[in-house]
Amino acid sequence: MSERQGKVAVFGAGSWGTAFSVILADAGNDVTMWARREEVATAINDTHENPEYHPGTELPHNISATHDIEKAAHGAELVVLAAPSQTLRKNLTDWAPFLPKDVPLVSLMKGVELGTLERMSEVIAHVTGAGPERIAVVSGPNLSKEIIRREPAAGVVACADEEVAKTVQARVHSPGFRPYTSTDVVGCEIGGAYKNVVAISTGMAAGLGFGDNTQASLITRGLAETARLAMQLGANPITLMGLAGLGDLAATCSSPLSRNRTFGEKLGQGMTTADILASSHQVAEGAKSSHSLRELAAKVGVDAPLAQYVDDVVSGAKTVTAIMDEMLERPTKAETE
Ligand SMILES: NC(=O)c1ccc[n+]([C@@H]2O[C@H](COP(=O)([O-])OP(=O)(O)OC[C@H]3O[C@@H](n4cnc5c(N)ncnc54)[C@H](O)[C@@H]3O)[C@@H](O)[C@H]2O)c1
Ligand SMILES: O=P(O)(O)OC[C@H](O)CO
Repeated sequence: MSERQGKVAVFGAGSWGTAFSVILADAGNDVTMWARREEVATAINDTHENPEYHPGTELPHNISATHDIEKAAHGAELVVLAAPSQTLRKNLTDWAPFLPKDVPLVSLMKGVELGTLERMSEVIAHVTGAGPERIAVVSGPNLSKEIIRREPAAGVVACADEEVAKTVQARVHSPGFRPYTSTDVVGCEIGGAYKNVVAISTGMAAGLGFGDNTQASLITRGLAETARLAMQLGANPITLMGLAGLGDLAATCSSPLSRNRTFGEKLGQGMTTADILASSHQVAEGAKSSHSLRELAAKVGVDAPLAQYVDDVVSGAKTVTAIMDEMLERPTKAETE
């Protein structure tokens, strides 16, 4: 473990909230996790294990958990948010009155809200009133099951205020996790949300029995689509070549551990969205963000065929085979257009 640091509150005790707490604990922070269900908090305190999300993994003893919002937030020097993107606004409305007013708020979410089409940092700003200098985003190729096994990985800490990004970087730099800083919050958030949609598409191709050429083509065109939207929203294109773009795409689109890729694979094998959702309680963000990203792209005048196709299959409007044919039949154009 690294040199001792102060208290960090992590709101959300699911797959990523728990694995990220291990990074924080290994970096020397005293971590208090807030769990939605009291029995999860009790299990973490009594057994040093999160039996639901990471059974069999012993958590460091400088992690504790509570179901009490006030207790979780009290005295925290850093607040980390790890809820599903589509429930964040409701969750945060409950948490906000108890959060310390002057500490960084760190978003771990990778999604865009349905309806408002807001990125997670925008939702955080609107619900808490925090300015951009207090809101940081952590993103990158970080599959929770590998992170919790302490397999080496890197990520990006993005904040409009570089000094705050550096502060958060120092608190999450553990023996297994190497964080880089960035001031490109938009690029990191769009990269993180879009890679889930692209992973669903590569999963669909795999589910149909197509191999690496098909999947690499989808990943590459998915990256082009991600970059088009992110740049239109003001992102630096170099961010999309980095850990929060290409890095996360490579991990998520190829890993059997990815919930989004697995979701797509099941669609490709003929399962319906309703059946897949009923078979897992864990979040596959791309299922919802395909729709919000499609709408966001339309709103700012960006062509986003992959988000459209994935959304059409997820909603049941089209079949996987139909969209694969449609993708190939689109009018041809220059690669860099
Ligand atoms: N799991 C990963 O490997 C990973 C890595 C990086 C980023 N992320 C991102 O982190 C965010 C959280 O993902 P996760 O993997 O922890 O998800 P998860 O499904 O494993 O856990 C979600 C957590 O949110 C809680 N929650 C609070 N309110 C909820 C509600 N109304 N409905 C459902 N759950 C509710 C759940 O109890 C649970 O603790 C997502 O945006 C995801 O894309 C995940
Ligand atoms: O399991 P997924 O598909 O939600 O992906 C998890 C992480 O975002 C990978 O970086």
